[in-house]
Amino acid sequence: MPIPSPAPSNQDLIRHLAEQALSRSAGAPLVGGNQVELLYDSVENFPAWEQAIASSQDSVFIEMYIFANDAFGLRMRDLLTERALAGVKVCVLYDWLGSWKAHLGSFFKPLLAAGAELRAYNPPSLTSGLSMLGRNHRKLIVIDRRTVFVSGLCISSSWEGRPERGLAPWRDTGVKLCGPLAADALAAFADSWASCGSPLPEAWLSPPPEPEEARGSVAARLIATTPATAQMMRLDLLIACFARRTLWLTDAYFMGTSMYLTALKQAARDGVDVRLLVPRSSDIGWIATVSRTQYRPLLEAGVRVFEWDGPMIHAKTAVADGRWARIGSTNLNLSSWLANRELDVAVEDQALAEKLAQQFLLDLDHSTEVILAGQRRRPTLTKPRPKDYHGLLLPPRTAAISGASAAARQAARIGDALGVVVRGTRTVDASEASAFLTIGVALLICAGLIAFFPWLVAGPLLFLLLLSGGAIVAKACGLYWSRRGKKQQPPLPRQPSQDADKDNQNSQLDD
Ligand SMILES: O=P(O)(O)OC[C@H](O)CO
Repeated sequence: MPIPSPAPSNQDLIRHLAEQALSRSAGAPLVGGNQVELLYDSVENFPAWEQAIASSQDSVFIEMYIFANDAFGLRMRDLLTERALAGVKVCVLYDWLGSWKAHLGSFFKPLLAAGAELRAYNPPSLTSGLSMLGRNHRKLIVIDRRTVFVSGLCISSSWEGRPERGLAPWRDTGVKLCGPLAADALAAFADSWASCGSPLPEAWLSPPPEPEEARGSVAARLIATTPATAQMMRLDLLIACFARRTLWLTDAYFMGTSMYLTALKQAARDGVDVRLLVPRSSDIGWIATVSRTQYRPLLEAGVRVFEWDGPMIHAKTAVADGRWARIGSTNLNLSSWLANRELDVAVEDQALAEKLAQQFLLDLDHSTEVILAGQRRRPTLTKPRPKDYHGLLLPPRTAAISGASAAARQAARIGDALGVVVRGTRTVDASEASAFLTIGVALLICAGLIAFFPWLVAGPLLFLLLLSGGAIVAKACGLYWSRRGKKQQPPLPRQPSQDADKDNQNSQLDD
């Protein structure tokens, strides 16, 4: 279906509605006047972080999924210790699960001894129930309340590769930003910090007056999601609807929901050049396998899928129409969209988006395209033909490529296979026999395990139910207790400013 162009008289209204939809979906306003610089890989991000921390005079606030006990982790810890000793306020919020090795060892002791404040996000507890699945997945560093780093990189040497073994560094993307958006970053950090203890004192909550040289011209939003707000999912879906020419996605752990897959497929069917770049050999192997089960329907709809040739691509970026770009921590999966605290910068700036688009094209030169092979329409891997990627328009469909591949064997979706067998959702090609056999045998093995070792399933389920039930009962008891306490206190005189909404809420809760 060709995309119609709006009449000139309607363009202002449409622009206004688009801006409204973007702001409401993201839950974040567009803020102009920023400086935003793209930083690639550990080779650009890590020295920029270290340099900024080394020159900090006022404060260093860090919110980080992984703070690893390794060479780079030690370098950062020692640098932070040195700044804390020099009187800089250092606050580090790390995720308990992501940083458990550092947390359980004596890694942070020198930093604490130097006067820094440290908090672990969501450590395991008997009352956490299923909320323990929600992690603080942000990668945020705020220096002197005015220079901000947002990225997909954590504090870990994993991103530096293993030169001694010839392993290249991980591919990843971050930004350094200065300007009015620093206030939003500070607020995002303060919110996470307060979720784990007492809030930051008021004096630290606003940036100092901005020097003239910190102002720029980039309009951007800082999208700081918390569990269940789904703002980034809403925005990702909206961008898939808004893209008119190109939508180029890079993702480390792609496991799109059917809603998102449908959005990508619809965009591709509308003639949008949709490309997805994911790792071939992921550090979390099973996620790459699940990603592959989603290729086939995407490919059939015209989405182009590429696998990174290097050890790992960990970036989480999107660029649409060479005008809109997002960089940050959100992976295209349910864990990021619904369960975690995530942080992304969505930029509405042609120059910056074009730079990110150019980088995407360079990345494709180090990737292999997965295509459907001819009549058999079986996903196979093929090296990209570089010329294909340097225009914005979709090249014509490539001819059949023969030969089996690892990706091909794993490309039938489990859900799809069940749909085919149980509901007859689509016709099946003979080339899919081996994939169907693998899925069927795996399910039969699971059935056998459950039949002969039921505790394998019942044990973890029982544990989760006990945790969740216990947490909910504890919460209910707490509520009853506080209600009893309130009833025993004499009522306070009413303030005229108390609004009706609040009264309604209270009476509903009391019921
Ligand atoms: O969860 P991510 O996207 O920060 O990735 C972290 C990886 O698990 C590092 O091994």
